[in-house]
Amino acid sequence: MKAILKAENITKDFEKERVIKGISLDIYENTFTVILGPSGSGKSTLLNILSGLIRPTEGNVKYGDEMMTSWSERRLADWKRTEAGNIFQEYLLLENLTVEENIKIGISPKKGSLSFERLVRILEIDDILCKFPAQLSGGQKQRTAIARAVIKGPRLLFCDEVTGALDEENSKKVVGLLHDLKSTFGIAVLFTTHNQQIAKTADRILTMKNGMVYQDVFNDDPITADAMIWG
Ligand SMILES: Nc1ncnc2c1ncn2[C@@H]1O[C@H](COP(=O)(O)OP(=O)(O)OP(=O)(O)O)[C@@H](O)[C@H]1O
Repeated sequence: MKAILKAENITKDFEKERVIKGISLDIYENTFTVILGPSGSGKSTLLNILSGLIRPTEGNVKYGDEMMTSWSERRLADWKRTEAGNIFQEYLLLENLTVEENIKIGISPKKGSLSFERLVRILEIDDILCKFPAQLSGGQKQRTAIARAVIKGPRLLFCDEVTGALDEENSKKVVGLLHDLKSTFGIAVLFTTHNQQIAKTADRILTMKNGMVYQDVFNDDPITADAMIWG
């Protein structure tokens, strides 16, 4: 397995409080990695450091052989536009644009994109392309947000509690589709959650507690998204 991202002894302080306490790990290509842990354990902060949304207080993040943490804002912005996709619990769609227009915002002019038609078919939103966000269900909104993040063909997809606002059926669908996108396009998926069932679908589970990764396991026998049992 090839590492795409490497975190080397990263820490993060917010107002003198250390919320990430020295984490070193590799993120591998074509792997669905769940970052599991209770509220406040530092999952989102770790994800945001790995995706370049925030910088660590100490330590380095490497992309291949390049030291991301030394990049200029401009170089980092370029990388985010081409190699990294982000999805959040809040869908962050533009309300005055249609589904199709929202998705096409994600196309990076500097690079070829994935086939729009193929992507919207995989995500099962090909029949709602002319609708506006206010006319969509939560699941449809999230699948539109996924398409917008993935259309540029990123190597990494960062998903922060993306099923947090969805019901069981829509959560299963979204998790299943993210696995399909990993397999179809070879995208490394990083997914924060406190949901143990979602963790069981992952190739790798990083468990966080109190700003540290205290368990890092590869899952030999992941379950399918459909097989998740909601409590
Ligand atoms: N911008 C910020 N300013 C100050 N403190 C912050 C900031 N972001 C996060 N924190 C604090 O850092 C700690 C870790 O937060 P983080 O959001 O990473 O945890 P989490 O595991 O993702 O939690 P949740 O599951 O509730 O989203 C918490 O104590 C939080 O209050």
